[in-house]
Amino acid sequence: MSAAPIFANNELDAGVVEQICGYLTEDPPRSYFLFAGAGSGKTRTLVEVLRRMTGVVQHEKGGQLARRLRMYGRSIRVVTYTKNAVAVINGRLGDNDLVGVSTIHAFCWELISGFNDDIRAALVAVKQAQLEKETAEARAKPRGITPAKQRDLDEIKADIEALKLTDVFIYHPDRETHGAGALAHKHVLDATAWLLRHRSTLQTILKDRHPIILIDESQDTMKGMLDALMSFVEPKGNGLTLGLLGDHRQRIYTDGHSDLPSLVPASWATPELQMNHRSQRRIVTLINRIWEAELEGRTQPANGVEQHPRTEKAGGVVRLFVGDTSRSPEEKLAGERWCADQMRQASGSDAWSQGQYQLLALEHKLVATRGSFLDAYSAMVLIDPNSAAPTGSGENKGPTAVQMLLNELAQLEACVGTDGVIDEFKATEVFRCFGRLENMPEHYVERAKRFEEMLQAISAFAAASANPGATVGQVLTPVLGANLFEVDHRLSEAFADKSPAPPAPARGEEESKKDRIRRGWCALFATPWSQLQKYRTYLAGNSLLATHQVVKGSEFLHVMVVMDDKLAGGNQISYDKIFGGVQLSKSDWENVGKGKETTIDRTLRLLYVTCSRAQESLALVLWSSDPEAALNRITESDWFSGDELFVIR
Ligand SMILES: Nc1ncnc2c1ncn2[C@@H]1O[C@H](COP(=O)(O)OP(=O)(O)OP(=O)(O)O)[C@@H](O)[C@H]1O
Repeated sequence: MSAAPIFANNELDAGVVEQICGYLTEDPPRSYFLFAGAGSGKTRTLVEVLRRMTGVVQHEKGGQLARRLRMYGRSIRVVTYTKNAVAVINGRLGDNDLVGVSTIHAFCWELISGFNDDIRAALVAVKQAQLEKETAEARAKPRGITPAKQRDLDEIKADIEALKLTDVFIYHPDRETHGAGALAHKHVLDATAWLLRHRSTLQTILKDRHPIILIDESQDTMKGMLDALMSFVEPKGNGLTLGLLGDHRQRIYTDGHSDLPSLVPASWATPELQMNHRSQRRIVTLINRIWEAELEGRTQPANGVEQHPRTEKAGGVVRLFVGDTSRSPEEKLAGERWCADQMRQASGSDAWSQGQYQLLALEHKLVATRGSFLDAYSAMVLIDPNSAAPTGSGENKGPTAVQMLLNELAQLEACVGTDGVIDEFKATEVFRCFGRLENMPEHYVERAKRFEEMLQAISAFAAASANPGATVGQVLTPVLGANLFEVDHRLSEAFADKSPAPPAPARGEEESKKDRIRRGWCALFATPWSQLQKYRTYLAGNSLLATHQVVKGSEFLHVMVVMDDKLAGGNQISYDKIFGGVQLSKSDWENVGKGKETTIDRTLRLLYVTCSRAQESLALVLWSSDPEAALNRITESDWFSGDELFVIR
């Protein structure tokens, strides 16, 4: 018997690749925005289009385009969100000199590197605009420019002066860059966006090299860059064609546009992928319901297509568990184990009893608490809030000023055996690798003295790091004392400063950046050393507890989403508001009145992303401040049936 009738509905999107090939080969070509929902196979679609446009798969007009590209030495540029995505696309595409795939950071740096005068002008202009904006905002406040704010503004002015004195800018898209002229990832994007808008030669170079640019995860792509690129494609036939792929329902970073679909010009094509190839029917139905929900406090439109599961994926298990958020962390952990057991019974899968399910706890503070590295994480947030947590691009390695702690000392620690004995061969390798053997004294007596000093410091480091009660400060003492590694001046200055931590600001009180950072250093030096290793694992995205970084583009057979606002940190996200355990706040209503994005909007998208990672079974665990109210609201909604709801006792 033929299988065709059973799978007939799986072919809903069969024509989309050809549609897109049509847009790109029209004369003049047409830009497009592809609505590609969760699990819709957008990478596959992208790769199939690229194969046709570069002559790998036979396609009449694609072949002509490939010949033109080759004749003028041009290529199609694909911009992705992570290095991992670059590898996936390159792997599926194989050797193809007509396509260049890179992250947005690498793409931008390729365009501007070496143009030092332009980079300087761009960064000064960007900082100047920031200074003017922040000054105007502070002046508009009832208390005007406070001394703390003035210090921040002075810092921006000092940054501008430093930029003016910088001759050469250096950067590497794959890692943090240090030293004179080093640029942060964000600055490279800012500078490129500014230059594309203000330097017509750069626009010409861009079009000449890459007449077609396809951007994956466009909902999270930095808006400045996207705006700059979108402004060049009009009018049609201008020499640049854009293809934006994305799912605005899955926007989880604040860099992107809040409602990209509404910004897409009417002249663009808007193809859609309607299938969800990843999840069982029950999960697809749930994510459709979540996105359509008419919730109080929602301002984002419910635009986008309803998804269809594959016909053979007709099952799936979903459960919602509600517990009291005032329970202790230990009780919550026990509660979550009970939920896993319920999931095992409902799904019949032993994965739930063997810990082989993915726990998604997206709030960084919740991950830090469950992972026992909250002190380390909180200190890093104070030192540099923008780099303390991993980002979706996978580029984040923690605050620059603490890199020695996270890299050199981690490697040195790995040379110490469980018995406390140092593997000298391995330790020498570490010092060699960080260039610490290059400037040893030439005279043998001096040299022996230095070796002895280093050995003593390493022994003291080994003893301190093996002590379970040791703090970061205690472990650092011998390292800094013997100058074992090159140290960021901010770290050594903070360590030498023995003044006490400034008091934390009272609620509503403004704190200067300097005080905040000082509090961070004091907290870090007092943090148990053992937490740093866990923090490092988390930054690298290798934690069992997933972060945003893991979630982007990932899929797992069984997923447990833990929602606990108490540990969410900040008021950006509130699951309890979505599920009815907490009422909307005054500022939520003000945002609704102004049509601005609300907590409900952000949380709904996060919920959408997490739920859509699950293939077979999905457990949602809500720790609510009013479980009864939440349960009533959930029962009224059509998200779950009665037998899918459980109370955690
Ligand atoms: N046409 C298809 N037929 C069968 N399976 C497919 C098809 N396209 C994708 N898949 C499978 O469906 C799953 C989801 O695909 P993929 O991860 O590419 O989706 P996506 O659009 O990138 O999703 P998300 O945005 O949610 O990360 C994968 O397991 C993939 O192998």
